[in-house]
Amino acid sequence: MEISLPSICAALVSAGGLAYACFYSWLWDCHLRAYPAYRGRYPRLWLDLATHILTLKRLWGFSTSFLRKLPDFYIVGCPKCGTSAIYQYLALHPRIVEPAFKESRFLWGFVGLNLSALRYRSIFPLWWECPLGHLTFDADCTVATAPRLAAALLRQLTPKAKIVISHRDPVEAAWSMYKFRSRIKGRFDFGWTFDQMFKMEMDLDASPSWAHMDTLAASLDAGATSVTITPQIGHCGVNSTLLRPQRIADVLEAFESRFGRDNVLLINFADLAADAQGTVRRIYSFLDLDSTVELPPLNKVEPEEVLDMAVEPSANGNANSSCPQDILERLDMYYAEQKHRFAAMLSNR
Ligand SMILES: Nc1ncnc2c1ncn2[C@@H]1O[C@H](COP(=O)(O)OS(=O)(=O)O)[C@@H](OP(=O)(O)O)[C@H]1O
Repeated sequence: MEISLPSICAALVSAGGLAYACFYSWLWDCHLRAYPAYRGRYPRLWLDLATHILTLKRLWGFSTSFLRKLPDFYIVGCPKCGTSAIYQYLALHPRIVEPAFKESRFLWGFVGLNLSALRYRSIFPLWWECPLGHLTFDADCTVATAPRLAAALLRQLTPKAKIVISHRDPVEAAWSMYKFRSRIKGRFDFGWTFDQMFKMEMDLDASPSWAHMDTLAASLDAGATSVTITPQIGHCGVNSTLLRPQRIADVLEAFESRFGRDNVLLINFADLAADAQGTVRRIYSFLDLDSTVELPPLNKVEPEEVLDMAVEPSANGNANSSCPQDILERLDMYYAEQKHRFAAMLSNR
C-alpha cells in the first residue's frame, strides 16, 4: 500500500475518532454504573451536542491531567446548606480558580472506579491557570454521604487542604433535598412522594457497600495512595442524598479527626442567609486570602443555576411547601442522635 499524506491523515482521523468513541462510551458508562435506572433510556444521546462538548472537556482534562493542580480546599457539605451559593461567591475572589464542575462526583466513580490522584486532577485547573498564591477547590457536597471514606481519600491526596462545612438543621435540609430531587426533570425519581424516596434510602442503607467504604477508608488511613471502589458504592453514594449527608456530627468528626480542627471551618446556613458578604469574607480569611476584596451584591443562588439542570417548579406540589407534621416527626427521630452529638461538639469548640 502506498503511504501518502492523505492516507496518513485518514489514518490519524480514524484513530482519533476511535479513541474519542472509546472515551465517550467509557465516560458515560461510568455515570450509568452509578445510575443504572437510566441505562437504555436515552438511546439518542449520541445526537446531543452538549454531551459531546462535555465529553471533549473531560477528554482534554484527562489527557492533560499530569499538568493539573489538586484542590487546596474543599466544600464537603452539607447538601442544601447553601453550597452552590458558597461555590459561586468564593469563585469571585481573584485568587480562587474554579474547577471545571461544581461537583466532581469523583468519589462515586464518575471519573472511573480507580480513585487515584492522577484521575482526580483531570477536573482541576492547569498549573499556569492557577499559579502560586492562587487556590482551587472541589465543592462536591455529595461526599458528606460517606464522610469517613471522603475524608480519608482527600487527606491521602491533599493532606494540607482546608475544609469548609456548611450546616443547617438536618430536618430542614432533608426536606429541602426531597423537594429539590423530586422536581429535577428527567430524574428517575421525578415526582416521587417523600415515602417512596425515604424507602429507597432505607433499602440502600442496608447495603454492604457502607461497610466496604469503611474498609477502604481504613486502608487509606493506613497509607494506601489509591483505592478501587465498586459500582455499588457509586450507586449507594449518589442515590443516598436525602438522609445520610445530613448526619452532620459524622461529617464534622470524620474531617476534624483527619485534617485537624484548625483546618476545618464550620459555616452556619443561618449566618449565610443573614449576611452572605460577611460569611464569604470569613471564608476568605480562613483560606488566608485578602478578605477585603470588592464584592458585588451576593444574591441567593439556587443549585440548578450551578449544576446545569432543569427543575419543574410545580411538580409534586408547591416547591415552597412546608414539611408535613408526620414527616417532620420521622426526620426528627432519624436525626435525634446526630443533633445531640453535634450540639456537644459545638459546645467543645
Ligand atoms: N444567599 C443565600 N441566602 C439564603 N439561602 C440561600 C442563599 N443562597 C442559596 N440559598 C439556599 O440554599 C439552598 C440550596 O443549597 P445548596 O446549594 O447547598 O443545594 S445543593 O445541595 O447544591 O443542591 C436553597 O434553599 P432551600 O430551597 O430553602 O433549600 C437556596 O435557596
